[in-house]
Amino acid sequence: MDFAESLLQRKLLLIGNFILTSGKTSPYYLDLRRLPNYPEFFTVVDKAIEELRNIKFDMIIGIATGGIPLASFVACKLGKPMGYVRLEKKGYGTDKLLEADVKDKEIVIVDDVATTGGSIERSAEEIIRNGGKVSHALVIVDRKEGAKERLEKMGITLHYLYSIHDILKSILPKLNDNERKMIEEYLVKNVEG
Ligand SMILES: O=P(O)(O)OC[C@H]1O[C@H](OP(=O)(O)OP(=O)(O)O)[C@H](O)[C@@H]1O
Ligand SMILES: O=C(O)c1cc(=O)[nH]c(=O)[nH]1
Repeated sequence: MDFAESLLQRKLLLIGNFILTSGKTSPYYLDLRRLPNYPEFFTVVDKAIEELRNIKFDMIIGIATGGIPLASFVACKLGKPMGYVRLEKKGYGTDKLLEADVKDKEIVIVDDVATTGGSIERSAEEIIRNGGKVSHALVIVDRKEGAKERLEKMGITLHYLYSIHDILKSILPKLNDNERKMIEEYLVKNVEG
C-alpha cells in the first residue's frame, strides 16, 4: 500500500467540506495530526532527514501543533536542538509565540502541511524578529496552493516529501463520481500544475 492509500484507509485523508486555516473551503483535508500513531510516520521521519541532508542549519522549529511531532523526531535523530512556534499567545505566563532561543541561529521550519504558506510565513517572521535566520522550510505535504512562491519572496525554499498530486493520483480513482468532480474542480481553481 502506498502512502496516500494508507492515509485514506487510516482516515488521515478526508473527503468532504473543510474550512482551512486560510479561510478557504476545500473538498479534501489532510489530518496528519494522528500520523505519529502509525508506523508510516517513521518512513516520513527518515524521508525528512534525507531531504535535510544537504542543508546546513543549527535548530529545527516546529509549527504548533501539526509540525511539532515531526520536528521533535527529526531533531532527536539528528542530534539538533528543537523548539516550536505557537499559533497564538496564551495571554498568561511568558506570553511568547516562539518557544526557542533562535538568536544568530540558522533555523529550518517544519510543519505537516503547507497550503497558502501563511503559517510558515508568520512563523518565519517571528523567528526573524527574535534574531534567527530562516532559509529553508520542510513539510510532509505541499498542497501546491501558492506556499512555494509566497515563501520564495522571503528567501525561504520550501521542501516537501509529497505533493498533493502525489497524494491524489492513486486516490481519485477510488472515489465516487461526485467526490472526484468536486476535487477536480478545486484542483483546477486552486492548485498549480
Ligand atoms: O499554509 P497555510 O495556509 O498556513 O495552512 C497550513 C497550516 O494549517 C494547519 O494548521 P492549523 O492552523 O489547522 O493548526 P493545527 O496544526 O494546530 O491544527 C497545518 O498544520 C499548517 O500549519
Ligand atoms: O490549509 C489548512 O488549514 C490545512 C489543509 C489540510 O489539508 N490539512 C490541514 O491540516 N490543514
